[in-house]
Amino acid sequence: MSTSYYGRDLIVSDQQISTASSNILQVPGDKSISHRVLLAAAITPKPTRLYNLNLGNAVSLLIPALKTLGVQVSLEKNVVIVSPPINDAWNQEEVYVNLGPSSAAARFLIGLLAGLRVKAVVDGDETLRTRPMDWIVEPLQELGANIQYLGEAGCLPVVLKGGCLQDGTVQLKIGSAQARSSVLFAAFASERNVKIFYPIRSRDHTIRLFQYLGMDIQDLPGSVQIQGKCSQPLAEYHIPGDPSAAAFLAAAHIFQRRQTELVLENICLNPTRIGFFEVLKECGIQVEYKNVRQAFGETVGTIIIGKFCENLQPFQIKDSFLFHSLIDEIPLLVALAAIIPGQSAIFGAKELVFKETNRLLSSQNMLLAFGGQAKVVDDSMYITGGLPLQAGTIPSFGDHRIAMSAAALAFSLPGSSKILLGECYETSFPEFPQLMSLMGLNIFHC
Ligand SMILES: O=C(O)C1=C[C@@H](OP(=O)(O)O)[C@@H](O)[C@H](O)C1
Ligand SMILES: C=C(OP(=O)(O)O)C(=O)O
Repeated sequence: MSTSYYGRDLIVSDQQISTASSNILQVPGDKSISHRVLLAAAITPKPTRLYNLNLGNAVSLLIPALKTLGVQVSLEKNVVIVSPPINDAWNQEEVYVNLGPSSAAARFLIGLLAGLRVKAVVDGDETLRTRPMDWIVEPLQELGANIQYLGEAGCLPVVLKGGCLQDGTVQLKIGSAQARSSVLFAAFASERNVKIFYPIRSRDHTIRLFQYLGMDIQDLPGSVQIQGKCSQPLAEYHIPGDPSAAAFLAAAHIFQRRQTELVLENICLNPTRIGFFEVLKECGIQVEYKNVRQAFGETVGTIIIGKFCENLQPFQIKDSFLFHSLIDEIPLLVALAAIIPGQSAIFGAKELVFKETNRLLSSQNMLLAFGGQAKVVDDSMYITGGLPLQAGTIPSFGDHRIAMSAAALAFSLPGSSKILLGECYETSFPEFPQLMSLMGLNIFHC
C-alpha cells in the first residue's frame, strides 16, 4: 500500500512516564465543524470570531487557500477571525489552491466556489488526487457549475470556470456527508433553492449550521431542501471538542485497563458522530453522557468512560447509520476488537476504500503487524480478538487514523513499538502526543 506522506516515526514505549496521569481531559475542536464554520464565515458579511478551531493540517491548509482567494483571516490569541474579501472581491485570476490531504476541505471549497462562480484550480496532495471527486462534481454540474478535470477523470485537480448555478434537485448515490455538504455550500453561496436526495443520514453539521444561520431548510428523512439565504450571519462560533479525537483517549483508557473514570469535557455529542461510544456500550464498557446542552446548533456535553471491566463482548456493525456515525473510528475499533475475545465484524464498509488509505486494508495490516488476526472479505471485515499481541514495527501508511489507533494499542503491550510515519497524527489531532502523555503514555518522535 502506498503513501504520499513524509514524516517522522513515533516510538511508543510501555514505560509509563507518570503515575499521576490525568482523568479529566479536553480535546481540540471538531475537524468537521471547523471546516464548515471557516467556509461559512468566509461568505458571511461581517467578521466572525472562531474559538477552538481545529488546527490540524486538514483544516489549517484551508486558511492559506482562502487567503489566496481574497478572504481575510487573522489569529488573535486563540481566536481565528475571518472576514469575507473586501468589497466581495474574490480573486478571479484562476488562482491555484492546494488542500493537501483533506478531502473535506477540497470538496466543500469546490462547492462554495462553484456557488460563487469564482474561477480557480483546486488540487490536493498525491493521496487526495486518488480520491473520488465525481461524487461532488457531477451534482454540481447538474446544477449548472462549469467544472473540468485537469488530470484523471473523477479526480483532482479540477478547474472551476464559473457557470451559473440554477435552482434544482439532485440525487446523491453515496452516503458521504462531504458530498451533501458540498452541494449545500454551493446552494448557500449562490442563494439558490436546491433539493438534495441522499441515501443515508451521515454527519449533519452543515444542515445544523445552516439552520443556525436562519436559512429556510426542509429537513426530511432522505432529503433536504435549502433556500440558500442566510438571515442571521455568524458573529462568533465556539467549536466543541472532536468526538473522533476523544475516541483515541477513551480507547487508550480501555487498553490501559484503568481502574478510574475518564472524563472528556465539551465534546460534540451530535448523534451522527457518537457511534464509537455507542459500540463501547455494546461491548460492556460503561459510557455516560453528562451536562448535555445545545450550543450553536450542535449537541455538546461530557463523556464519562467507566473503569475497565473484564468480560468485554465482541461487536458487530451492520447498520449504515451506525457505520457512518463512526466512519473515522473504524481503525480504532479494529484495534479494540483485537483485545476482546471472540469475533467482531464490520459489514458494508465500502466507503472506507476511499479514505486517505484503503482503511479496510490498512487497518487489517496494522493489526497483523501486532500479531492480531483480521480478514477482509469484499466490503466486510472480521477480527478475531483475544489472541496474544506483540509490540513491533507497525505501518501507518501515513494515515493519521491508523497511526493514532496503533499508538493507543501499542502502549498496552510490553516493550516498544515504532509506528512508521506516525507523525501524520498532525492531520487531525496535533495535540495527540501531549494528551496521550497526560494519560501516562510514553510517546516520542524519531
Ligand atoms: O463531512 C465531513 O467533515 C467528513 C465526512 C466523512 O467523510 P465522507 O463524507 O467522505 O464519508 C469523514 O470520513 C471525514 O473525516 C469528514
Ligand atoms: C477521512 C478523513 O478525512 P477526509 O475525508 O476529509 O480526508 C478523516 O479525517 O479520517
